[in-house]
Amino acid sequence: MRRSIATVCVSGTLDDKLTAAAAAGFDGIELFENDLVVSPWSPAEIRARCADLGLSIDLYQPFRDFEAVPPARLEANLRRAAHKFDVMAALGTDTMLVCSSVSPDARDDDGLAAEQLSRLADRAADRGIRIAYEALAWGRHVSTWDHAWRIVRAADHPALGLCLDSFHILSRDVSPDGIAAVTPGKIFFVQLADAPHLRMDVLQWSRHHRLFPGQGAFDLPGLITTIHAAGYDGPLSLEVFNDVFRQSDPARTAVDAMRSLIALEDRAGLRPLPPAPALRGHAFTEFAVDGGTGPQLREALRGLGFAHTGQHRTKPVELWEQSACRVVLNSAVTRPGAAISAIAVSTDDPAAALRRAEALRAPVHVSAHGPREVSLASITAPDGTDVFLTGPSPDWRADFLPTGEPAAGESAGGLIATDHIGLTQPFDHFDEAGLFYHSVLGLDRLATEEFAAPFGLMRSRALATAGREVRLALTVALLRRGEWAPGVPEPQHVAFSTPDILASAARVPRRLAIPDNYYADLAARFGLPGDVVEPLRRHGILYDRDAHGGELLHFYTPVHGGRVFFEIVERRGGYDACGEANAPVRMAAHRHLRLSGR
Ligand SMILES: O=C(O)c1ccc(O)c(O)c1
Ligand SMILES: [Mg+2]
Repeated sequence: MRRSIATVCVSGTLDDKLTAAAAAGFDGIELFENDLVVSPWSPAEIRARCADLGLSIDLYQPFRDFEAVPPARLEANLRRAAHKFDVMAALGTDTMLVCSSVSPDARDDDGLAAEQLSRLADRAADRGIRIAYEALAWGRHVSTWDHAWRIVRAADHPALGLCLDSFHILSRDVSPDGIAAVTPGKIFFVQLADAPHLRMDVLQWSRHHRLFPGQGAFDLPGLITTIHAAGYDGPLSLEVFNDVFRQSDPARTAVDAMRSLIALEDRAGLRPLPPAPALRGHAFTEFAVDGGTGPQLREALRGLGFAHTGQHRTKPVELWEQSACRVVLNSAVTRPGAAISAIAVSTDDPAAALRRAEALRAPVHVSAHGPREVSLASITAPDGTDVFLTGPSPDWRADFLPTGEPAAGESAGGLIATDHIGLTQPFDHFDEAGLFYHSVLGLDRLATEEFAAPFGLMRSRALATAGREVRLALTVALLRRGEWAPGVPEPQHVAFSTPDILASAARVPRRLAIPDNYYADLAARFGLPGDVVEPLRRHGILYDRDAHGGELLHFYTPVHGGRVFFEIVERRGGYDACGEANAPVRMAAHRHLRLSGR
């Protein structure tokens, strides 16, 4: 199936949009009238530019408020359409989208709508053009796909068919199942958009909050399968109205769009990808450090019980270990302050994982390495983090010469493994990042939480493997960061697991202090007795309990090197989240610490 994208999906002038669509590998576009109207190019020049770029113009849209008008108005509407047919002839495109009328003049009369659309289709057919009729979810009288289909079927004109738009279909309560029974050949065009579940006016929802497939909550693979069953083999075209995408780099947005479509085709069984890698666990987390932040992180790691076990053969890179917890400090990567520069996950077949990443248009790099060194490939995530894939052999640790310092073995209060990694996301790329980790690494999306933090509302989305060997927690501000917020980025973090949080807290000297108010509230909220709360308070341990009785006990370190902190967690009884409920407490405590200059 051909892959198309509506010009409305991306930012910029028409030239920016076409260049981005072509570079991302789309076969065609839907040309929005606005983009044509503001373009200095004539329709013939647009046609030539698209041809140069290898793009077809698959649809011209939208033509509004046509059908079911009082008969006296019909001629004017047909004249209006004739102008568009001229433009379409010059563009070399043969399908025009007519969306259901929103005009107060439209009558609630299916017979009249069918008759007038049939007249329009007559005129279109004379010019070799087809009319694709789309039910807008907020259409005045026609707002569901099945209503549009009844009208198209009644009109029974070869040049009149349906445009199915997943947003208008799945935002309504009408089942899409009947689409499978639409007469073959009568679906002229298919537009795809995802969206989060929101309870709001459907027009606002559609015009501001659409997302690329896989970024929202709609069952698009199911819908595609149904549409496929009706024999549709035309383009799958993304039509996403989104406030953020409208102002982001179009080249990047177009790649995100392409990735979403490739992942959707895979999930719908149309074009299978190499399977998602089975991830075995976190192999290591790499921090970029410099002369100022390196010593701070070393001291912090020592305080947590890590040992500096290895030194890279050729690079200024240190390996720090404790049981299966591994941290790499890299002085060769330059980033402002300390920051997580890479995460590494282990898998049995890194090469297969990279093939999937490449198929999903993810940037894959094979890092420069010395003659006796292990070649590790990485994929750059939308947030700039490099994701390394390590295999069972050769072991990447062979690149490190032992320092002679023994790795701390298991002992009371010792840390066991990496539990999760918290990656703060740039505002413009949150949904892109979610889709990236979901599709490229095959992580499942867990719950999305929102919480009120000191400097604004935050959203957090956890992703994890089915067996929870790898977990990521992505967070972002709900609105672009306010001017009043501190001029430092939200810190990122690594959480390590312990089987005994009290013993771990007793061993870790620098823990984040948590206010007494928190513990008074905790006791009340969860009905915890004093002898349970008191040790938590004494050690600065936070607590959360889920609906199934699973519990999380966790504490934090201060922020180190301006940009990172650590968290120690003990999960009990199958607690599956990442303690998001306590994030505001943590953020306020970090703020107090910063203000007090410690
Ligand atoms: O928001 C709109 O008006 C609009 C226009 C054309 C479409 O195809 C659509 O889905 C929505
Ligand atoms: Mg549409």
